[in-house]
Amino acid sequence: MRIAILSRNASLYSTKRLVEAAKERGHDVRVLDHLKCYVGIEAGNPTLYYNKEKITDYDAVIPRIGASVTFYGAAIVRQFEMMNVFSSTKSQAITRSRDKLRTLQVLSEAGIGVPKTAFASQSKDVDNLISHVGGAPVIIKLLEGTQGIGVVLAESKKAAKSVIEAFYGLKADILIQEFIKEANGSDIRAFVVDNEVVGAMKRQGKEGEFRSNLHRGGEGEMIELTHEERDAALCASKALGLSISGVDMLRSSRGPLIIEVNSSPGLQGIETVTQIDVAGKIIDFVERNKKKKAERDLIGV
Ligand SMILES: Nc1ncnc2c1ncn2[C@@H]1O[C@H](COP(=O)(O)OP(=O)(O)OP(=O)(O)O)[C@@H](O)[C@H]1O
Ligand SMILES: [Mg+2]
Ligand SMILES: [Mg+2]
Repeated sequence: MRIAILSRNASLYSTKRLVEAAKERGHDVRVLDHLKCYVGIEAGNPTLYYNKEKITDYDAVIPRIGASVTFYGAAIVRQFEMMNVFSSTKSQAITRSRDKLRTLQVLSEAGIGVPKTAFASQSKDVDNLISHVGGAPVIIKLLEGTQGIGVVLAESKKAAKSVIEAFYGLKADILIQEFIKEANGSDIRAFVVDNEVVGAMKRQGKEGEFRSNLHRGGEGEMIELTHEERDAALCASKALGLSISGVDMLRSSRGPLIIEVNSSPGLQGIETVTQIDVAGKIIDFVERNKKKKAERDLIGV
């Protein structure tokens, strides 16, 4: 198979591991920086260029789209889809899951547990927003933050009000969310590939830190998920239309609560902690689905 990996940087751990796993399985693989791709649109003839070279004959694309270039990256993935190239992550699912508000809306509609959350644009009624999620302490989150940046814990109502007003002053879109104290500064990352949890880890924030992100100094350990947690991860991934995802959840006194679903989850943390060949599982999934797609194309459905 000819596989394109969309990634800004070929030397990133996740990109390197996907290239390695694809080569091990005998595929012809190339890393394309999506920001160097451009799209040609005319009736019935979608085209894609990489620098000046026309992109043709790829069987599959694996998007690794970072949070800062979601819009552009998703447009490039959409063009591959229009050119009938199998994408391991659908462009629509990338945009849907990148927005934390939209994610929570989709999850709550599907009946999946999420922390109580409020969203309002430049509301003057900050008191009501805070009471809606059960009062202080509350979590305040930027809609498109990543690596724990843009997630704030406000211990008191007074602190919450001033942080919310500061974000509104900067015209930032924010969520106000119930603080899940029982999680004790930890969260769970379940890595889903093709409707199966292929690995899971618990991440614990460093002393005095409520954010468990590895980028914020958190540490991961391998864990077994409960049935309920496994089901929540699989349902969340499905509800968002993702075949490959990193589902983040908190262990609360009322069961697992999902806080976000990542469409380009990093491989370094999960592979190091679990020693599982997640990259290999992704390539195996692409192989299976490319085959299914070819069969469907042949019979015209
Ligand atoms: N409602 C909450 N209650 C308690 N802790 C929370 C809550 N929301 C987030 N956290 C903690 O803060 C961390 C960062 O939050 P979140 O995952 O929403 O942000 P992020 O910046 O998108 O992170 P990522 O890099 O995983 O995309 C979580 O991993 C969790 O440990
Ligand atoms: Mg995130
Ligand atoms: Mg997270």
